[in-house]
Amino acid sequence: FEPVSVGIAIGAVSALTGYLSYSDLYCRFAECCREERPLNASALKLDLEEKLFGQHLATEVILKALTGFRNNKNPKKPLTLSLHGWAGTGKNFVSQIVAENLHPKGLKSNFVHLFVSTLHFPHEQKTKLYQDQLQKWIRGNVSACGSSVFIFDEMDKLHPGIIDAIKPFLDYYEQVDGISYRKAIFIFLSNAGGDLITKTTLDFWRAGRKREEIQLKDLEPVLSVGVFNNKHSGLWHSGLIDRNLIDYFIPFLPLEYRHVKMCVRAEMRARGAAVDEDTVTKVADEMTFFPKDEKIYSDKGCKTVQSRLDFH
Ligand SMILES: Nc1ncnc2c1ncn2[C@@H]1O[C@H](COP(=O)(O)OP(=O)(O)OP(=O)(O)O)[C@@H](O)[C@H]1O
Repeated sequence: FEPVSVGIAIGAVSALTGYLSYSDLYCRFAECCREERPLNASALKLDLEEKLFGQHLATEVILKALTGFRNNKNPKKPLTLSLHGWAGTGKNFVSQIVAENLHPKGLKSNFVHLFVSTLHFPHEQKTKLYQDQLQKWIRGNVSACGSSVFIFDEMDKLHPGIIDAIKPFLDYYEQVDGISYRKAIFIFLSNAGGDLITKTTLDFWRAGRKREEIQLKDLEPVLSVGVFNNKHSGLWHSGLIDRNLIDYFIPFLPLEYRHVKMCVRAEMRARGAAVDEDTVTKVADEMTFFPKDEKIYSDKGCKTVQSRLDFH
């Protein structure tokens, strides 16, 4: 061995390990993007199966979509999910679970961004401005962290056209102005299509079939066409649908009485209280259910469960 080169090699190795441990140490205290960190699919599965009630389709599709996407070292486009369903059925809740499984700080992470239509884009006459801001914002954040997550809540209240501003980022480009968007995740949340989902779910119920028998193919095509043709979906005549840039339309089924009860129990546990079945029944009985005759589905899903529990 030549002493000089051995010395250089040792120096290089120690510099490298020094760097590695420094970056590890740094990431322990500050948040790091860690684009290459594999998704813990079993943790996500467990989270969805234990926490999300009555949504077999959403559980299945989200798990499949995310594991497939994150296991792919070279995705051709960012992952785009469009979540649809009645109020209080778990769309925001799932986004939170997904966010936490991708970036441990969840919605508080610097790499997870939530846009709420009525809050961030309230004025129709400012559409152009919002489009510019949105593009800048997304460009800036993806250049800081390729695996950024963007959640758009209340898509049905978004003025038509705004969302098309992000079309170039969702497309199959290797790079746009030197930035690759292919590892980013976009999640749209909307009540649009909730009526179509309810109708199908009710048809199954009336036919005496189990809700778990509903398959994605019973709903996804209706949903994408329905949303495209709905002026108040945020995706009305949107290029995102036209160009097939939305990877999955994910239906959230209306929740039944038994699911509301499960939500009450979960909330009690989360508060560290023992589950008291009398209170569970009382809270569930206070909720209102539709359709008028059968009264099967909760009007507000599980949405007001937490506040109602405060009264008991
Ligand atoms: N399917 C579900 N399983 C478990 N908990 C649920 C479910 N749906 C709703 N919840 C509970 O109810 C709360 C409100 O639901 P969430 O905000 O996710 O509804 P949403 O579908 O986003 O409604 P909206 O369309 O009105 O925004 C959640 O924080 C969660 O605690």
